Amino acid sequence: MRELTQIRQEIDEIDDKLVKLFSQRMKCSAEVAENKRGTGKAIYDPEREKQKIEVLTKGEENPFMKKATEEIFLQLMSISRRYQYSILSREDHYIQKNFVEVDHLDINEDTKVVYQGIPGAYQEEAMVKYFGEDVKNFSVPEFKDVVKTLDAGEADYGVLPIENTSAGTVSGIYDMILDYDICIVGEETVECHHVLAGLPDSSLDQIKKVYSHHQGLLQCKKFLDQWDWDQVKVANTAISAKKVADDKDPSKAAICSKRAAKLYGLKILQREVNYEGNNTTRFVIMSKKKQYRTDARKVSISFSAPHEVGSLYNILMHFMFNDVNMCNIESRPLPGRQWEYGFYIDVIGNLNDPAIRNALAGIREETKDFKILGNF
Ligand SMILES: O=C(O)C(=O)C[C@]1(C(=O)O)C=C[C@@H](O)C=C1
Repeated sequence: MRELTQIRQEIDEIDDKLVKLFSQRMKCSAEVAENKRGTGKAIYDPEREKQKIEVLTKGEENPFMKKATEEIFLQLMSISRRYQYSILSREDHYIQKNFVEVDHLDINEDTKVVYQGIPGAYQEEAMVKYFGEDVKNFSVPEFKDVVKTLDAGEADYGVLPIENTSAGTVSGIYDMILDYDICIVGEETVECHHVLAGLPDSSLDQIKKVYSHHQGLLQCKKFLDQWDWDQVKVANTAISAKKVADDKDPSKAAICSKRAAKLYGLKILQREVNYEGNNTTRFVIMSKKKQYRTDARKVSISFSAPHEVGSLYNILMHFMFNDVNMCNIESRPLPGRQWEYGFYIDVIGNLNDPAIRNALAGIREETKDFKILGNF
């Protein structure tokens, strides 16, 4: 048996050759990029990669080595692609064509904002926090109406809840944003301290039915589990407060904000009924104008990935390779494509940053249905 130092010496010599060959291969890759610049051919050529793997692994009988060779060459070609994106993305005008960079959003005395619900809704609170008390605004009954209103050009900005610290993603919002040509231009958070509110002459022991938005009921599950009350979902927490006030039935209560309880003349039967102390909802500010602020710090994208081994891993490598930090990932079932998923990802960065542009250029080419949802 050879001594360890002797074996390591041979490994060192092999590695030395590998590094030189790798560098030579990457120079060829750069040349391919120049060639593709001329011909307009896509950087990613899955057919060529498949053929290469077949040829390189054909003579290998050992299953471990066969798989390992496949893995190493897939990695090599993935690095080669990213190198080509870094060369060509400088000339990629996709972001300039689709988005306008602005110092600040256009918000003035004529700006009109739409939110879902009725006065007293957390969406209204988010709107006031973002745009100020005096902004012109109106409300619509459903979340979908916010998106439709923006698309029709009837408002400049719209406010939608996107996720909550205790109940997670607000379902369906991402899908709605995708269906329309609008983008996220800002975000706001509101601490949701829910109360249980009833008529002024009601008390906890009289309650039989409780109304709230689906998220409100979820966020107060631990409290509600202690009682045998019927739980009824309505479109909005403020609508639940209004309903209890309108119905004038002391056996009914609403889970809503303190602000909504006060607005509709209800008595607070119990404070802080949400189970997480700092229960916070994140709202997105939507606009039809495709714009991003120079100081925006979060980019949101969506895409669908092919149903293949390692496809999501390969896509996420674009972030790692460009030193881009990912801060959120969501997956949603693709309509009509059973067990296939679309992904929504937030990363830290700005669309004017070369690292972000590089990463997005690669992901755009290697995924389906790619969309930049916004930079905010
Ligand atoms: O042959 C090409 O078209 C290349 O861009 C080179 C290369 C490789 O590194 O082998 C890289 C990316 C393609 O997906 C296929 C192959």
